[in-house]
Order: sequence, then C-alpha cells, then structure tokens
Amino acid sequence: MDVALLHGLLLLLILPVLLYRYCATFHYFCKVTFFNLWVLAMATLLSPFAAIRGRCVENMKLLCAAIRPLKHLYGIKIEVLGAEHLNLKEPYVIVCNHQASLDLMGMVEVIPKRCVPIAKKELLYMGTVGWACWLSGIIFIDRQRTGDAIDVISQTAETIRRENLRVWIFPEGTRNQSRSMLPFKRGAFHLAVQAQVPIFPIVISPYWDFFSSKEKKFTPGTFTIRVLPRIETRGLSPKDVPELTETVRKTMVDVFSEMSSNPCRDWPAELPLLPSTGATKGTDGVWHDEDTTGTSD
Ligand SMILES: CCCCCCCCCCCCCCCCC(=O)SCCNC(=O)CCNC(=O)[C@H](O)C(C)(C)COP(=O)(O)OP(=O)(O)OC[C@H]1O[C@@H](n2cnc3c(N)ncnc32)[C@H](O)[C@@H]1OP(=O)(O)O
Ligand SMILES: CCCCCCCC/C=C\CCCCCCCC(=O)OC[C@@H](O)COP(=O)(O)O
Repeated sequence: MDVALLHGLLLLLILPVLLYRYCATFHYFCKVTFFNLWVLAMATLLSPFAAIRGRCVENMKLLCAAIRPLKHLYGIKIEVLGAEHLNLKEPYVIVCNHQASLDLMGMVEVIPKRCVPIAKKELLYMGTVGWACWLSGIIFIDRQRTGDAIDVISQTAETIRRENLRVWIFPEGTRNQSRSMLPFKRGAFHLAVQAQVPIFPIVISPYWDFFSSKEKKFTPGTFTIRVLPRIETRGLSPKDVPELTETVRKTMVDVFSEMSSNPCRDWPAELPLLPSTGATKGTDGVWHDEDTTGTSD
C-alpha cells in the first residue's frame, strides 16, 4: 500500500516534468503562464515603489527593468537595428506591429526615454498590473467608444508637446499573428498630425519560428526589431491622414515581408522604402524631400 502511494506520488512529481519536456502544448501553457505570473509578480512588487513617485513617465524605467530579464529566461535573442533614429530630443509617435504579448520584450529593448504606450483600458482592470501601468503614465483608451478614444488621443496631442513626451502605439489595435499586418487604425496618425510631430515606424520580425499561440509553440528563438527613419508630418492636415496611414502601413508591411523571407537577417543598413527622412507631401500629392541631412536624428 505504502509502495503504491510512493509510486503515485513519484508519478505526480515526474508527470509535469515529462509533459513539459515532451508535450508541446503543455510546454506552451507553462511558458505563457510563467510570463503572466512574472508580469503580475513584478507589478505587485514594484508598484509600491512606483507609487512613491506617483503617476509619472519616469516609472516606465521601472516597468522596462521588470520585463527585460524575461528574454534571458526564455532564451530569446533580440537584435535591434536603427535604434539611433530615435535619438531625437523632440516629441514623436512610434507605430509598431503587434503580434503577441511577447512584443513587450521587444518594446522594452528600444523604447526611448519619456515614452508611454497607448493601451486598451481592459489592462487597467488587471489588478496590480493595471495599477503599475497607470502609475507608469500609460494612456488608456476604450476601443468600444470611438468618440471617447478620439478625445483621449486629442488630449494626448497637446500633452506630448507640453511635456515633451513620446507615444508608442500599436496601430493594428489588437494582436495579430497572420502573415501580414491588419489594416491600421488612424488614431496614431491623427495624433502625429495634430501635434505636428514625426512618426517612427518600428517593425518586429515574425515570431513564427519560435512562437505561435495557434500552434501552441513556444521555444527559444531570435527576433529582430527594425526602427525605420522618421516620417515628417509638418504641414499635413487631417485630410492627409488616410493616405499617410496607408503609406506608413505599406512601408511596414514591405519591411515585415522582407524580414519574413530573409531569416538570416542580412538587411541593408538603410532602407529606401520610405518616403525619405524629412519628407513632406506636396500639393501634387507626392512625397518630397525637405531635409535630407537627417542631422536632427
Ligand atoms: C512598475 C512595474 C511594472 C511591471 C509590470 C509590467 C506591466 C506591463 C504592461 C505593459 C503594457 C504595454 C501596453 C501595450 C498595450 C497594447 C494595446 O493595448 S493595443 C490596443 C490599443 N491600441 C489601439 O487601439 C490603437 C489605437 N487605436 C486607434 O487609433 C483607433 O483609431 C481608435 C481611436 C480607437 C478608433 O477606432 P476605430 O473606430 O476602430 O478605428 P478608425 O477607423 O481608425 O477610426 C474611425 C474614424 O475616426 C477617425 N479618428 C480616429 N482617431 C482620430 C483622432 N485622434 N482624431 C480625429 N479623428 C480620428 C478616423 O480617421 C476614422 O474616421 P474616417 O472618417 O474614416 O477617417
Ligand atoms: C483583480 C483582478 C486580477 C487579475 C489579474 C490578472 C493578471 C494578469 C497578469 C498578467 C497580464 C500580462 C498582460 C501583459 C499585457 C501585454 C500587452 C498586450 O499584449 O495587450 C494586448 C492588447 O494589446 C491587445 O489586446 P487584444 O489582442 O485585442 O486582446
């Protein structure tokens, strides 16, 4: 009887280890659960320290420091190209493709100082995670209430100029692991045009090799983050937003496709795909170079 009990106990201990080792689905759920527990634990541990400062963008440093170790724990290598483009003192808007929650790991590698993400308001209700996000100055929008979301974005246009902030937006508006990008929401582009600040597109290469929530795959791997040259919005008005949105999306989709088909990451240093740095749209509807020196970068 005792031996049977011991065998049962042993099996109970060994079973999760064996499942983790040999069952990809179990392995996937363990890793995703660990990710969420890590975020929750960090938010719980660090929020009191962030609370001392109160709600402020400086707390983003704490948030980033809390997320950074995750890549080591998961054996994920992240390569960043073009980060120097973000060395601009003025405010700007970053737009980035959104594949999964793992994007957080990439975001914290490149996010500049004084930059806050725009997030869905549901995050606010995730206990200490919501508290940590609020304390870090993250801007929340209600995606179901377009009018309210537009109001928040309009206020943000004033805030980023007044407080010299940068904003990080996932213009697809939701996570997407398809072979391309979803149509872009226009909020990020209205924001940049309203504030008359540049846009920096950031493309994260596909995770297909090592992560897929559909296939329940989560192994060690490598991904690349490419920061593209800035796109000027000076002189643009709200009527230019649809075209600006499409131009930026097409550029990002092209870079994403190139990254997908070139896994050895053998890309040229500069990509001539964008309306070039400092480009503005002329009355003829064509993008023209305004300042080709790019010295302010
Ligand atoms: C301290 C330690 C901490 C440790 C813990 C760590 C915690 C870690 C957590 C980190 C959190 C990271 C955060 C990441 C979160 C990521 C997300 O949540 S992604 C989801 C949220 N993001 C978005 O939704 C993207 C922004 N959304 C939009 O831009 C949308 O446009 C919209 C404003 C929500 C409206 O949506 P919708 O109606 O579906 O879309 P459109 O077609 O774009 O717009 C309709 C219409 O409205 C016009 N319009 C849009 N915006 C504006 C505007 N600002 N001003 C004026 N008009 C606007 C648009 O042009 C359309 O009109 P048109 O006539 O058709 O052109
Ligand atoms: C009192 C309640 C307590 C609840 C505790 C919940 C704990 C949850 C713990 C960790 C959550 C980690 C969240 C990381 C968020 C990463 C950002 C992200 O990827 O958001 C998704 C959003 O862009 C788009 O959402 P959808 O794809 O539209 O969906």
